[in-house]
Parts: sequence; structure tokens; C-alpha cells
Amino acid sequence: MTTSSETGCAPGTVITGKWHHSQYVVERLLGSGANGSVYLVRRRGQEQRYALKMGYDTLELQSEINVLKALNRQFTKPYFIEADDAMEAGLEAAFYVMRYVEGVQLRQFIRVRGREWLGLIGLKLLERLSSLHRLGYVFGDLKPENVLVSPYGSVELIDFGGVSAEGKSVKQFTEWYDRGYWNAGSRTGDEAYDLFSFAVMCIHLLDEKSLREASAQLPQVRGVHDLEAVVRKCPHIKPYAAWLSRALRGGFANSREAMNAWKRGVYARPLPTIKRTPRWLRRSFVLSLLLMGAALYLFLAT
Ligand SMILES: Nc1ncnc2c1ncn2[C@@H]1O[C@H](COP(=O)(O)OP(=O)(O)OP(=O)(O)O)[C@@H](O)[C@H]1O
Repeated sequence: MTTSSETGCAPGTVITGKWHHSQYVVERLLGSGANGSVYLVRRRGQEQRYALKMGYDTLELQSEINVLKALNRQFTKPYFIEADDAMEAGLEAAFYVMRYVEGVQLRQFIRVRGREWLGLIGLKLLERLSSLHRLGYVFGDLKPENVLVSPYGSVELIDFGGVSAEGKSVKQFTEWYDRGYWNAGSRTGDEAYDLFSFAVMCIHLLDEKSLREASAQLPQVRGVHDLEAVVRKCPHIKPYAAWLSRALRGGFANSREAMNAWKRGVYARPLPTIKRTPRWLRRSFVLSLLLMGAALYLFLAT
């Protein structure tokens, strides 16, 4: 059977739920991954935007829905809206609708706004992880692509496809951020697993080149010591070093303790309040200096 997730939904496509009869108008594709395609949609006749995920595997979608529903119970602003089957001109696919998270991927945010934002972003992300852990879940596939940051620095996790119940095997992981890859522990989902990924993610954001070099070690000798060597070597990482080493060694009792340690030891530094001057403004400034110089030269020469 051909599903609409295989063929893709063009902007303007109306997706109608078979059971609840809600209608969603596709604005654009937000992204596609292993588990399906995510579209930015509006409910027909309304302004409110949502993210609609159309999946290849109903069981996978269901486990993501379960996590979002659990999060709904903890927060006033809902994560999960509804789930249904789409029936579009003979094409059939399961979908669910969730909160649309406006923002850019974490790596892009840090690249544009500067590394000094990691203190604040890290704290908000640890809060998110801690909420998930309190519900008995482990995120599993924590990586910069799964963290969206709004222009004001609010942080949301996306892609709950890797989430597993605490104590169960991690369902999805990405090599660099995986504790098993660094021979640093099992792939059993526990709070320390997410904190380990969080620590490697910070190293990645602060010194990607050194992390890449460290990961080039032979698999059987690769270890936490390689990550700690990067942490010691890189000057940008210094303010985070103590926290990162502890997370890499599984030294926090839980994510709440890790969050409090981050708040005291990392975030306690002054906040970045001044926006970096946009590049176009810097360029215009340099250009005007050059023009002034040229005008002065012509003036003196005549
Ligand atoms: N709630 C959301 N709000 C905004 N954008 C989203 C949302 N959920 C997903 N996206 C976008 O859609 C893309 C694909 O979504 P998602 O990662 O959930 O799919 P996936 O099939 O599980 O992917 P992967 O193969 O990475 O596991 C994301 O990279 C992100 O850009």
C-alpha cells in the first residue's frame, strides 16, 4: 500500500481524520526522519499552528503519543492534541497532532548567538529532562537536532521516538552521544544515560573538532578518559569542566541534582543580555569607514 507519508503532502493538502473528522491544512514539510514526516499545519478555518506527524509504523507512533500524553498531564500547555488515521484520495496513514515548537536547532542557535548562551540553554534543557525523568521515562536519543530553541532562549525537546521507560533498553541512540559507544556503561535507560548524552552534546557544541578526534580512537580503547582529555584541553569548556566530568562518570544521583549543580556551578555566571551586533550592521560600519577614508583622501589630495 502506498501511504501519503511516502508520497509526501504538498502545501495546501487537507488532511482529514477518519475518526474525529478534524481537518488540517498543510503549510509545509518541517522534516522527515526514520519514523515519518512532520508537517506544519493549521486546523482548517483557524490560525493556530500545529506539527502533524504522519508515520510509517503505527506502533512507533503510539509509543510517541503515550509520552506526549504523559507530558500533557504535567504541563498546562498541551504537547499532544489528537491522533487519527488520514484518508486522502485512496492513501492511508496514521498521524498525530502535537504542539508546534517554533525555533531553530540547538547547534544553529549556539552558532549564531554565541557559546555563552549554553549556560541558560543547558539549564532549561536539564529542566525538561528532569520533568521527563519524573514521569519514569528516559529520552534516549538526546542530540542537538532534537533540541529546538526559540529566539528568546526557551527550549523544547522534539522527537520522542527514542523515549523508553526507565530500566528498559534505550530504543534509539546516535553514536557520539551514546554511553555504550564510549565504553562508559550500558544502554539501559537511566537518568545518567541522558546526562551522559547531555555532556557529550555540550562538548560537541563547544569544541566539535576535538570531539571528532577523540571519537576516531579504536572502539576497544575509546573511553571517558578521551572525553575528559577534551574537557581539560579546550579553554571554552573550562567553566563546564567539573560538571561535565561528573556527568560523564555517572556521578549525579539524578537529573534534579545535576540541574541544581548546573545552576550553581555553570549558570551562576552573568547572563548574555547584549545581543551580538548583526553581521550586516558590522559590514555597513566597515563600509562607511572605508567611504569616509576615501572621501578624506580625495579632500586632502585636491
Ligand atoms: N513539534 C515539532 N515542532 C516543530 N518541528 C518539529 C516538531 N517535531 C518534529 N519537528 C521537525 O520535524 C523533523 C522530523 O521529526 P522527527 O525527528 O520527530 O522525525 P523522526 O522520523 O522521528 O526522525 P529521526 O529519524 O530523527 O528519529 C525534526 O527534525 C524537526 O525539524
